[in-house]
Amino acid sequence: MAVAVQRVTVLGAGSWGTAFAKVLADAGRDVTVWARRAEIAAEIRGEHTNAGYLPGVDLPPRLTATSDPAAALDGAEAVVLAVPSQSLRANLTSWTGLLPPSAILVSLAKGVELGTLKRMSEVISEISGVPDGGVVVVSGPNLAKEIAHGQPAAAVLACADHDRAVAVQQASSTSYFRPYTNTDVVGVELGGACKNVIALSCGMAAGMGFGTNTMATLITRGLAEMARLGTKLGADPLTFAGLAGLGDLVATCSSPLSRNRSFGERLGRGDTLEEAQRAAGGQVAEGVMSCSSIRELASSFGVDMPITDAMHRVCHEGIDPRRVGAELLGREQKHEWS
Ligand SMILES: NC(=O)C1=CN([C@@H]2O[C@H](COP(=O)(O)OP(=O)(O)OC[C@H]3O[C@@H](n4cnc5c(N)ncnc54)[C@H](O)[C@@H]3O)[C@@H](O)[C@H]2O)C=CC1
Ligand SMILES: O=C(CO)COP(=O)(O)O
Repeated sequence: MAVAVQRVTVLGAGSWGTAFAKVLADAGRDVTVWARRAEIAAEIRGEHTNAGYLPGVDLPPRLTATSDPAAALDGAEAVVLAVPSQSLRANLTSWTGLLPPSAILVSLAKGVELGTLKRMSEVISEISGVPDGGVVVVSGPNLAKEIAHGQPAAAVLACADHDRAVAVQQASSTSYFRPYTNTDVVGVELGGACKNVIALSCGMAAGMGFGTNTMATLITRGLAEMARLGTKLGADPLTFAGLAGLGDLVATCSSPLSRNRSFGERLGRGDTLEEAQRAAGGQVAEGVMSCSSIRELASSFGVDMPITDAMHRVCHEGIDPRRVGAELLGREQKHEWS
């Protein structure tokens, strides 16, 4: 039976960490956010805002914050990891001695680690000792700013241990946020990581002036390549038709709020990687790193991911987006599902 979770700690006070903390507080939970910067913790505590990440959003007064991880984690029944994927290992390693042993660990991060090629829940399991599949993974069409404004959305909570997923489902259900459970951790996590790369490609296409047919083509063929990788790694193909696959692809690939899409748009307009990074103002566009790790993961399993490969070539080999676009269209002709 699922345990009731009342006291939740969210580690990371960026866009999604803060918005998800608001969801939990709106669902009646006692939530403490850990912010890397003391001034952000003070702003959340004192003004009930986090204006740098979520302008115009009032946070519930029951949501509190600190920049001291030990104070944040004291007594937590669930711990939500809300830092960028490539920084998760270093952050979590610094927190390991502080994690309450029975706390349910929840991951918001969407990425595949460079070097190890591990999914985020695998990194968390390795460091925390929680068995593989025991971390609850949150994914779906969840643009932080929309959710922080109380706009309706659904999400998936994936965990091999159904009771843990249900505990987090109960702790995060509100009138505007509807989480579903799922046991396909591999599929849900890969969907979230891969769609960031496809969103980069859609942004790039928009930046080059292309329209809806091009977007729809990239979304659909992006879905095909992420499902190909996922099924090879043991995911349920149906997951990719759900919120963590198609749902998140549609949201991220079509919204101007997506940082990955916006990043790609700048590259498509001719910005360099450094210029696009400066414009992102320190916020993460996970696809820029994940295109390389996912490409390597796919290649090690003999899976073809041409759009992901193209994004790696633009971001890390300096190839012109127009050239990779032409190359994608000029690939060997084949059956849609081969
Ligand atoms: N923003 C969104 O709409 C959504 C984001 N996500 C995922 O959630 C994860 C967290 O994303 P956001 O909260 O949006 O990120 P963000 O860039 O807005 O905030 C990141 C937070 O982590 C902290 N941090 C700790 N160590 C860091 C480091 N080494 N480098 C950079 N920041 C560090 C930052 O201070 C900040 O509080 C990402 O994996 C992202 O893909 C998932 C769904 C929605
Ligand atoms: O994951 C997201 C929406 O589900 C957020 O996408 P971005 O990181 O591109 O803003």
